[in-house]
Formats: sequence, C-alpha cells, structure tokens
Amino acid sequence: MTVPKLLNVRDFQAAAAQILDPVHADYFAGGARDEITLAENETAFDRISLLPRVLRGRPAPDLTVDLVGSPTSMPIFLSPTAFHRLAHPEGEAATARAAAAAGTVMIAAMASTVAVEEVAAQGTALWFQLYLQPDLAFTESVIQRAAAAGCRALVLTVDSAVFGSHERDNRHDFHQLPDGLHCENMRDAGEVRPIQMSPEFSWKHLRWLQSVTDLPVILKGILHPDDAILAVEHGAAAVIVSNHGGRQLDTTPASIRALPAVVRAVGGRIPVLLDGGIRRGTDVVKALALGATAVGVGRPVVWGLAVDGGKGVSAVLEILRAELEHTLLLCGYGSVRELVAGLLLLPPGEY
Ligand SMILES: Cc1cc2nc3c(=O)[nH]c(=O)nc-3n(C[C@H](O)[C@H](O)[C@H](O)COP(=O)(O)O)c2cc1C
Ligand SMILES: CC(C)CC(=O)C(=O)O
Repeated sequence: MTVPKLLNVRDFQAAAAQILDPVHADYFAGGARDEITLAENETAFDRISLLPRVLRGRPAPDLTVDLVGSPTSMPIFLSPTAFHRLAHPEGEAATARAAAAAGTVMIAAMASTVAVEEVAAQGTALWFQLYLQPDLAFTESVIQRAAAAGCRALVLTVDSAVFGSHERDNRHDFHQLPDGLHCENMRDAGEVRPIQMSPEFSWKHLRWLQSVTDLPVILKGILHPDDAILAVEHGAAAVIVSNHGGRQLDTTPASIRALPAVVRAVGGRIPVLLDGGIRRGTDVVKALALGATAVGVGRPVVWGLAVDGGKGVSAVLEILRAELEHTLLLCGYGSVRELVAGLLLLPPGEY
C-alpha cells in the first residue's frame, strides 16, 4: 500500500479516519444535531477573500504573540479536547510534548485521559479547561491540582449548561470510555466522578471562581457581544469566541462570523481569542485581521495524534505555522500583530 503524503490538515483528517475506531472517529468529528454550525465554521472562512498588498519591503514575518501572559512562537494554541487516549495510547502527554516543541500554549481538558500533573510534566505552557461542577468544594480541589501542576490560566467553558446532543454518538451508543480509560482529573478518594453540567451557573459563580484562585480566568464559548461586555465587567482575563466546534447549540453562527461584534464590544480591554474551523494558515490570518489575538485548533490536533502520536501533532502544528508564514509573505505583512481588516473582502451582508 502506498502511504499518501500528508501535506495539509485535511490529509491528516483523512488519514486519521482510516486509523481510528469508527465510533471514536465519529466522536471526534461530530457536531450537535444537524451539524450546521460544524460545517459553517469551516465554510465561513472560505467566503472571506484576501486582498493582498504588494511591494511593501517587509522582513520575514514575526509570528510571536503574548498570549495572556504566555509568550508563544505563533498565534495558534491547542484548544481543549477530551479523551486523547482514544486517539493514541500516550494521549494528552504526547499532545503536550508537541505543544512544548512548537512553543505554544496547550489548554488541557478537564476530561483528559492523562492526569494534569503528567501533562504539565511535558514542559509546555499549560492552561486548564474547567467545567464548574455543582460540588464547588470538589471544583476547588481540581483547580488547586491544576495550579499546583503549574497551569498558568483557567479556561472556564461557559457554553455548556447541558451536554450537546451528538447524534453520531447516540447512534453508536457511545456514552462511556472503554475499559482502562478514565477522566484522570475527576478522581476523588479512589473514585472517578462523572463530569456534570448545570444550567444553574451564573456570573456569580465566576466571582466565586476568582475568589478561590489567583490564576487568570478566561471565558470560552462567548458568542454574544453583550456577554463579552459582561465578561470584561466581571474581570475575565480574555474571552474565546467559540461555539465548541459546533458541538453544543446547533445553528449558532460560525465563530469567525461572531468575532467582529465581540471585538467591537470588548474594545481592546482584554484579548479576544477564537476557535472553530481553523484548517489553513489563511484562516488564521483572517481571524487575526478581524481582531483575534490568536486562534485555537481542536480536531486538527486529534487527527495528528491519531496518525502519529506526538510527532503527528507536531506535524500538524508545523504545517499551520508554515502556511501562516507563507500567507503573511504573500499578503505583504511583516508581523501577525499588524494585520488589519483592510486585508479582507468580506461577503456582503454577512458581517
Ligand atoms: C472531540 C472534541 C472534544 C472536545 N472537548 C472539549 C472539552 O472537553 N472542553 C471544551 O471546552 N471544549 C471541548 N471541545 C471544543 C474545542 O475546545 C474547540 O472549541 C473546538 O474543537 C474548535 O473547533 P475545531 O475542532 O474546528 O478546531 C471539544 C471538541 C472536540 C472536537
Ligand atoms: C467530556 C465532554 C463534555 C467533552 C466535550 O466537551 C465534547 O465532547 O465536546
């Protein structure tokens, strides 16, 4: 059998689909309900055109950014995704090694299949993604674990008052990890607690969270500009414009479409990050030109992991870095920090 060359993120997607157990492939690939938002996250980028500048005499582009206090080699971070040991036996430890090698931030999921201490030991800049649990004392103990392990920020996922409905998983009856895999951050006195969601959480719980930690708290899953304003008013260190990769509420707008209104509402007071549908360096440039400081990748990381463990994740990250640099050169920009909306031709009536 000839092994196809893996030239881009889509090649990794196709290769991962061949390697993964089909049930797990569907878990990683799937979205909520009709998967309208899932598809939109990607196609909305394709409807934005780039209007390059020429003869600008720029040096080789500078890709570095300060990501909420963590200096990174490029404006691309690893969004939190659950259950990496379904993709590769080394799971989140391999992912973290790749993030460290790339010089960027990994957001470890609360639902990791490797404990946060072991993930942190791989030497990457690490943030911890949190689902508030109704048992606040237990939530506090998880935060303390993450902080003690060296996590530099908490990423509170706020788009999940209940679990999203993933019909692919329902068809397969996939509701439990296989034997031997556990959410290692949910261990409590020898038991592994199930992750719970609750519609009862409110802004007052953000205040509570800030009262029990000194770590910056970043809100992930903001789409409405009014919520972005509330986030600033409640002392969030940053917001991540995200629809959870189309896995929570279906028919929400593509993340990139929600971005400009959030950027306007925030008005430069805190960084605005984005994830959802980033598959090419051109997508990164479009998000930054619309005001994002950096973007996260979810599924592409899992595809790299499935294909070749940490090396596969490294390959995906380096492909995106190279595409980003190439795009900046062709657009006439010398730094990711100088990108402006004038570089874009937006589809009429959409933004
Ligand atoms: C398989 C999978 C698991 C995920 N698990 C989490 C999670 O545990 N916590 C969370 O906040 N977001 C989770 N997400 C959402 C991602 O953080 C991110 O928002 C999304 O994947 C970005 O879209 P992309 O996959 O198109 O890059 C998950 C996404 C996927 C695909
Ligand atoms: C454990 C789950 C809640 C992980 C998740 O957020 C997802 O699969 O989208």
